[in-house]
Amino acid sequence: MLEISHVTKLFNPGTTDEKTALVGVNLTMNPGDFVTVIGSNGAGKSTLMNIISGVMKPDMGDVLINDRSIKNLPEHKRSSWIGRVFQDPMAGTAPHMSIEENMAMAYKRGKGRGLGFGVTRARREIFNAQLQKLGIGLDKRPNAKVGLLSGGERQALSLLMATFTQPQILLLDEHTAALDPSRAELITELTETLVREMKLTTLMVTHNMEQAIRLGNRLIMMDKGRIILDVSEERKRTLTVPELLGEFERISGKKMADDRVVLG
Ligand SMILES: Nc1ncnc2c1ncn2[C@@H]1O[C@H](COP(=O)(O)OP(=O)(O)OP(=O)(O)O)[C@@H](O)[C@H]1O
Repeated sequence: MLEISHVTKLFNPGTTDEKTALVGVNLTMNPGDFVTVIGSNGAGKSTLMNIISGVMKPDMGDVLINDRSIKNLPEHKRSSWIGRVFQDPMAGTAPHMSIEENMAMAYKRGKGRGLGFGVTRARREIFNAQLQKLGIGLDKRPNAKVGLLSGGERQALSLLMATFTQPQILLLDEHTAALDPSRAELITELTETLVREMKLTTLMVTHNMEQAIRLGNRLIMMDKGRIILDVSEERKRTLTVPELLGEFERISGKKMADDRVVLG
């Protein structure tokens, strides 16, 4: 499904500002895998997401989806295969457009060329059924401008827009971190439901250690551009947050430095 092979990325190479973001990273995800990603500040988590989604190219190595290299495809050409939700509820939706116009945009992205942005009656029904799934009443307000929604509502819509075209890979980049605890929990539950029902292959960066253990079927830990620990589903079932932090210290030789860490 997704294969990241020997990926290395440096920023500002050869200068005094040189930063090593990723070093020879290998990761293979099978269809339906839901992998959570944790790590200290600057570990390379966002860079990994950016390389998968095509925001940037690796200096070395390759990214393959279903055995096909996508390394040289620009971001917009990957967008029908890759859904992404960002930390910032403002990203990923157009504030001046209505809920259903935003859905139409996502729908078009999923279907490729040859479709207009318009909201036809048939599409309106599809969008309405999808919005109902969220269970937060957005289906009753299809013409509401997205810029007027709350952060939680907007993030729920972003999640729906990233998933309802059934992407090959779903990237969740700390997508609950900017929300208050109850809204974050709502989005987490929604994520679990959508990923399970649609069997989406998912990579989720989180600073919430408890969530990283509880969600998904695999957990990877990153530090200094490397994957330093890969935890199986079986091990995850009995793993505790102190044990996970202890593992980080044992392997990296330091305490996890993450200014946004949430223990659970
Ligand atoms: N555009 C950029 N220009 C220069 N350096 C960058 C750039 N993006 C990231 N870096 C550097 O690359 C390294 C990895 O950054 P990245 O944002 O991927 O880490 P992260 O694990 O997502 O961190 P955090 O949890 O703090 O968000 C860091 O040293 C960072 O300063």
